Amino acid sequence: MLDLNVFPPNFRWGTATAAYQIEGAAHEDGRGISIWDVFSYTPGNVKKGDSGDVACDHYHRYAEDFKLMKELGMNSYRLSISWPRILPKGRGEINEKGLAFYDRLIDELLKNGIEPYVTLYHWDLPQALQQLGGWANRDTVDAFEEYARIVVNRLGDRVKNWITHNEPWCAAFLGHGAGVHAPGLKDVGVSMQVAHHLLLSHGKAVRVIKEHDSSHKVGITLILGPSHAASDSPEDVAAAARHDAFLNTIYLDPLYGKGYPRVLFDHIPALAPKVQEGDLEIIATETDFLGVNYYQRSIVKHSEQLPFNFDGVRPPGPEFTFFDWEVYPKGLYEVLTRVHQDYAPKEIFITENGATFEDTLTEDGQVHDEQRRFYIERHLKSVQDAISEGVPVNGYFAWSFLDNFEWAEGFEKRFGLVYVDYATQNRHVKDSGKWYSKLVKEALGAV
Ligand SMILES: CO[C@H](O)c1c[n+]2c([nH]1)[C@H](O)[C@@H](O)[C@H](O)[C@H]2CO
Repeated sequence: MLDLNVFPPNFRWGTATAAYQIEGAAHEDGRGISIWDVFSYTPGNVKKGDSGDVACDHYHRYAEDFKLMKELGMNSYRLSISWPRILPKGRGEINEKGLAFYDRLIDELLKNGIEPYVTLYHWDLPQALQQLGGWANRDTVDAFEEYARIVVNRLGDRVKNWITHNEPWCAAFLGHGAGVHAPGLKDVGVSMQVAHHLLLSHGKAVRVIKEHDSSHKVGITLILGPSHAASDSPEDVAAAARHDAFLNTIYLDPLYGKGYPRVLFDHIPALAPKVQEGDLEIIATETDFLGVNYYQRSIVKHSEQLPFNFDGVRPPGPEFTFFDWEVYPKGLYEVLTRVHQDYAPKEIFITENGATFEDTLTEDGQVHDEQRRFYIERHLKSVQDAISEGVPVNGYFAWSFLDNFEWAEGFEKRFGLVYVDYATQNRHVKDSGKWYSKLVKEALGAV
């Protein structure tokens, strides 16, 4: 099925994680409180009352984790920085112990010959900023710029690849529209303003990074997926176009200099964000790559449901993950070819792709997760097909290296190539991880 010769020689093969999901040590060495600590501690928000207090204890176990990562043959790793570890109050006083932790983390990665790809924001806003309005307050854009400058100045001699934001759609809509993520707000209009401020802060951070060293590569990671009309009726086709704007082009269009999609904001003019003079130019600051997270497609029909007048239709499957997400590898090919055709990023990295299935640890410490292996194999085939058609995909980061804190689902949903026994913190490489390792070593010619 896979022809590894299709993948470019310097292809980045790795995995991805995020600070709040794996680090633990939530109250150690001066770390401040994040909105996800507050959200997790609020009863009812997270399954079984789980939180990132301990998670995978990566804060203390990173050396063994990176040793394992090296043994598995990966040449890259996508991680995120915890803003509240660096600036416990979001701005102002810097926590030296937080910076020192990431010094140690990056040094350990490089010692193992693994290239770091660093996400500045993966949803863990300092609570002190939330108390001032959070991302709905335009001042947070300036706070993010200050935070980015501190991190880049400290780590920029060793980190050369930066991702400003992870999935602004999730941070904006799940966190401020649907209320199912931190900070748990339910106001679509606010979520649209938050989306704008996240994009604006992205543009400002790009300029900070390029001012530090113009040779550094910087991009943003978006969750992207095809929006398929449930039928060819004009109503359903129009609904799918609005959904495509709601999920995809509300970010892609302004990032690539096209402004906000009218197909969405002509439908909901009252919910359009307030945009100041010069904002769109900052948002469209040139980047070096686009990070694509892909998990599934959407099937959309017209609905009387406001404000968007669209609703989801259960996909036909027949395969679904433990999250009840349809397994639809072709959607990754569709996303990649569409992005290449409509926006032409210089490079694309698959910054997340993976699946959760009900994993069982056997008596002898094995996890036979053929479903996850088959999921990854088919999605890599979609990447291969896109590359064959000239799409400049230069890396794939499986989500995730370790089982970890899966946001509102807590620890129930496992995405790792490596199983974490949370009772002992022992790591067990799953069959999918062993397969991925063999593939990566073959691709990198190390076998
Ligand atoms: C709806 O968002 C995407 O489907 C998505 C899926 N995922 C993500 N975004 C996040 O970037 C990760 O932190 C999650 O752990 C991961 C798995 O759920």
